[in-house]
Amino acid sequence: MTALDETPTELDTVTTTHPTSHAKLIAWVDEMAALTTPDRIHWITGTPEEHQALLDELVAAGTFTKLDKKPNSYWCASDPTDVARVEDRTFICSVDEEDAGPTNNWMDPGEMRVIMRDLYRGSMKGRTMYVIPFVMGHLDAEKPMFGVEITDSPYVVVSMNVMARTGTKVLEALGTDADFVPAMHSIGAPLEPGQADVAWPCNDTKYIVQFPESREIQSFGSGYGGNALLGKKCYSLRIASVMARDEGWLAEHMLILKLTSPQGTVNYIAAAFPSACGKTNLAMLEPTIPGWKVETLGDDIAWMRFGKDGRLYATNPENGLFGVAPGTGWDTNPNAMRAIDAGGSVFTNVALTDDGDVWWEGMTPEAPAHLTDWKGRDWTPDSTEPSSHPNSRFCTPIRNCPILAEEYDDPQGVPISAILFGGRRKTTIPLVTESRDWTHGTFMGATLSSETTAAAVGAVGVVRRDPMAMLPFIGYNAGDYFQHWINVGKDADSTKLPKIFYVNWFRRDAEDGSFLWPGFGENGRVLKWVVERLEGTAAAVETPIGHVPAPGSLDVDGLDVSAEQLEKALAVDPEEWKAEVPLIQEWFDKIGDKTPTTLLTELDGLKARLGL
Ligand SMILES: Nc1nc2c(ncn2[C@@H]2O[C@H](COP(=O)(O)OP(=O)(O)OP(=O)(O)O)[C@@H](O)[C@H]2O)c(=O)[nH]1
Ligand SMILES: O=C([O-])CC(=O)C(=O)O
Ligand SMILES: [Mn+2]
Repeated sequence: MTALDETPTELDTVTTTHPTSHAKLIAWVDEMAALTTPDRIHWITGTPEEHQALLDELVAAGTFTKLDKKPNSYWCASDPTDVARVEDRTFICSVDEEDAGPTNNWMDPGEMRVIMRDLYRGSMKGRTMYVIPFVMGHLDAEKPMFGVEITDSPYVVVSMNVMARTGTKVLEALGTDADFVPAMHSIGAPLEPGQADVAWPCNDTKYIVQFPESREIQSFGSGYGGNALLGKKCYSLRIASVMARDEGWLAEHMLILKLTSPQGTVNYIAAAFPSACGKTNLAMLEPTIPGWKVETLGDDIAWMRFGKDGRLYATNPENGLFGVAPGTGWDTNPNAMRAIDAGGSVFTNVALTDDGDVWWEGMTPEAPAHLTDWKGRDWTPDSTEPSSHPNSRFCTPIRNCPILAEEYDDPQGVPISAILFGGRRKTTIPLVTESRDWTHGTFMGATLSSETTAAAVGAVGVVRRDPMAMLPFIGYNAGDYFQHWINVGKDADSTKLPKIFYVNWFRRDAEDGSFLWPGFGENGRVLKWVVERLEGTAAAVETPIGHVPAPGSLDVDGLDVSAEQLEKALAVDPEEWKAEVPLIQEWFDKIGDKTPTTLLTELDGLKARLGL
């Protein structure tokens, strides 16, 4: 049955009664319906009743299992081939190839549109097309950042309802002509009449496409995470980074936290770590040092704009948490555990307990005696594979977070006093380094490196450059992106700019391979040193790579770490850095002519200080 078919169907009735008079939106929805030929169209209103009905449908379809042990929460397993972002299938289709740059896949936008149209043709046959009006950030922001996602996946709808502000209130705010980002998504699994559905329909062919000039998104084939929840990476990072370049702000892969000292001094800190490298954990930190308090504003994305006072203000455009499950436990991240326990969560690709709860590696020190693993098989502690996929996730309303800062509700955001860049490196990168100034901090960010994780399909544990933790998310030429960072600093009052630091919780002992730094709640000690550096009270030593804590300046009171181990965690090893320099050089060579000369000068300075 097609939208243009002669037989009257529910579709015809719905399309003729669009719940909006936004002409551009109506035209786009009609065009997509005619192309994808769904059986039905459902405009998402965002009411709790509608959300519940979708959850019930997902249970009836066998996609969701309702958990007995957590309020209104559900378990779900994806197709084993659709478990993470697909970076090699992600494209920036700028008009000129140079504007996508050397770090993105590119295709001519015209050619890509033909490919996508062919894939979308009839792709929603037998399914419902959902239209989700959403806003990233606050609806009452000065300039609300609207989007509309079209999808044929009810899983995507219930997840978008958690991750963004959705529904009728957004549609009303869109009025008749407000700008929005059209975000088209299809799992690419049409159903023939009488054909039985599977629990996780998807397609082997996958495309995640951004058109930066026209601010459009088209996604096909995957139903998982950042591939399919298009408000997240596609809009709030790839498209928003292009808007930010054009308008003089920053769209970044950063957590935002509020840190209060025992004296009651408040600092807001943003931190960029690559996927599955600790943002959610730091954002919800319970410091081990007495009197220090962390509250959460965001765990994945920060939009930062200058305020009238010249300071850089950050907001979190999201409304939910889409967090890595494995490693999340009562001992590592109790606030995340409390958040997911509060209900309204969807768990994907974790294990099911026999009594109707979820479990994953790292949740409790001891594994249950029996589980159903993420592939639906019996699992015992003797099993050879983990019970949960390493990129299994919980999707939970951010309001469940017990330490959500009240400023989360402020569309103005919070003034950032420090930015941390961090990666997952076994060697070379010390626990914490302070940059000399914004340009040097930009150099640290631009040359950030990290071992790849399960958050993206591909090899895990390979060291790669991941500039500002944005490698898969910069919507334009990385060289221009570095220049944009430098310009942001140049145009600002330097006394009001955040100070930039580089951290590494993941350095290992060369001898036994163990983590040198205990991490998690103990990372509060590093935050304390950062704040004391802002205040000018902590001592630091100058090294070729920046300032590191002077002996005794990092609070290690009560910390169960030997002096020798701490020294190794903080060490700046000239030999390791001499080995790093050619890798940085190679990276800038890859970026090519667009590498800002200021960053090349920074590299020359580093070389000189290392005696190279
Ligand atoms: N050793 C160690 N592991 C950590 C630390 N912080 C986080 N992790 C682990 O790193 C993994 C990913 O952490 P998250 O906080 O979920 O990562 P994220 O940066 O929010 O990831 P995305 O949602 O993919 O962007 C989890 O398995 C954590 O347990 C730390 O301080 N030390
Ligand atoms: O996008 C996703 O699927 C999850 C995420 O936060 C990331 O990979 O950084
Ligand atoms: Mn992320």
